[in-house]
Amino acid sequence: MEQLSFFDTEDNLPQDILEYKPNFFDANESRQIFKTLLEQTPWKQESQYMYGREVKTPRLTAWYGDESSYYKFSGQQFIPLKWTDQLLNIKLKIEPAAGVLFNSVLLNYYRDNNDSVAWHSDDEPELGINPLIASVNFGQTRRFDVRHKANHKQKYSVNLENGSLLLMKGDVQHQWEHQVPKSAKVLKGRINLTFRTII
Ligand SMILES: O=C(O)CCC(=O)C(=O)O
Ligand SMILES: [Fe+2]
Repeated sequence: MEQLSFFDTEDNLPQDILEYKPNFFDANESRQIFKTLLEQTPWKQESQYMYGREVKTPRLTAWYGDESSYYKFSGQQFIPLKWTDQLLNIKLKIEPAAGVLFNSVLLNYYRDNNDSVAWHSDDEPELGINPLIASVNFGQTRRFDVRHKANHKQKYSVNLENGSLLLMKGDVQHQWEHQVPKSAKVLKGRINLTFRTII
């Protein structure tokens, strides 16, 4: 794969690992979904242990899914909440575009520009080899960065807009890592949903 500059737009994304679909949900629908998810989700701030120290995750999260789809992340076990009608409807709408069936979804609420997710790959064994993860975005646009693990200069960025769908696939969770960085600019809230298949 050729090396591209830092600020590549979605048109330049390597389609074998990242497919970006803006306006997958229309503006009205997106506004409604954002509001309901914000108000009705039992948001929690989890903690992670880094170098033996407890660090609060810089965002709020919630985990939904089939009863069988429990999940381990950073040494913690997550028991999923029961699907809501709204989340099931979103799942039904994206499954044909993704070409797979999902049994769980992780919700992330980035309250403002100080919330973020650090460089990581979603490479837990329960997701299997080359999982397809569908990422759905509501509210504030945030920048999403992807870099090759072996060569950090090989990097792509895409602005994930309200109502958009990003498919992460191929070896993106094995050879690459991704982040949503903090921003120096004041930003409003954003809710991201990553639909996953736990095997
Ligand atoms: O918020 C995002 O766009 C990415 C979230 C993410 O990478 C994750 O939950 O694993
Ligand atoms: Fe991720």
